[in-house]
Amino acid sequence: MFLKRIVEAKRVEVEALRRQVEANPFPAAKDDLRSLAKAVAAPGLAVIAEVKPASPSKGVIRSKVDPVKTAQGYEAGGAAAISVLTDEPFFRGKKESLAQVRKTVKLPLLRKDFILDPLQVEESCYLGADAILLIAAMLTEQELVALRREARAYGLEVLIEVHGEDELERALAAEPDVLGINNRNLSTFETDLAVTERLRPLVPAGIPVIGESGVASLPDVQRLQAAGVDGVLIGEYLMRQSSPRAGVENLLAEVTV
Ligand SMILES: O=P(O)(O)OC[C@@H](O)[C@@H](O)c1c[nH]c2ccccc12
Repeated sequence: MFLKRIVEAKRVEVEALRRQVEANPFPAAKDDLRSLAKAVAAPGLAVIAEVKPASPSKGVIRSKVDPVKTAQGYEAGGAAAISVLTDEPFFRGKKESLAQVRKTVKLPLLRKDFILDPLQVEESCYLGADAILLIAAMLTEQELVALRREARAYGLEVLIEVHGEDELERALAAEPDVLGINNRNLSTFETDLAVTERLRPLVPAGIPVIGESGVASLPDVQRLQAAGVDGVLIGEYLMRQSSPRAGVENLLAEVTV
């Protein structure tokens, strides 16, 4: 199964990182957090625009991606936050992309990767993330709680992503800053916006909620908005637009406040 393969690869990656950090510890942490939760909860629909060069299901989405220019375009177009894929083997992302985007973009930054070890949380802080993704499908409740606690220690917010009722229960136990409902099934790659419609009513009030994945058109955004989400996380659709800025602008022009 795909997620299992990724998790195995990540464990190897983390061990290499551990050796590297033993020799060269991370420098002191930053202290100016920009809140993803606040950006999502603000009035209007929040668009979290993702820098996503490739994916296991679609292959290369856009070649020769300039992450900084892409993120700057998203920001100029009115995105509420930026998500940067940092996984290299499966999504052709780069850790340095996050650090580079951090230097030029003022919006809250989400590190999109497969986080399963506290060391990756520390690394995310050092790379300049404001928030990290935790995927309920690959973590136990204990792991979610432990990674969430680690994030708090580094001043990072957590977005916990769920795809079903049982995962939602685990996610809520870990008190996410933002709850993400992933419309994509990570074993079959199938996307279905009905997942957001089904799970949204089960999330207690007070937690900002976003719908993730599978948004391929303006009507899709409107459908998720009608389901009651505070924001949407969009990757592929925006990466396929010739102008990242116009891509976000056009979506926002169509949504009602
Ligand atoms: O490209 P899309 O269908 O708009 O999806 C964006 C985002 O939701 C997706 O990249 C994603 C959601 N959860 C993830 C976990 C890991 C990697 C990637 C993801």
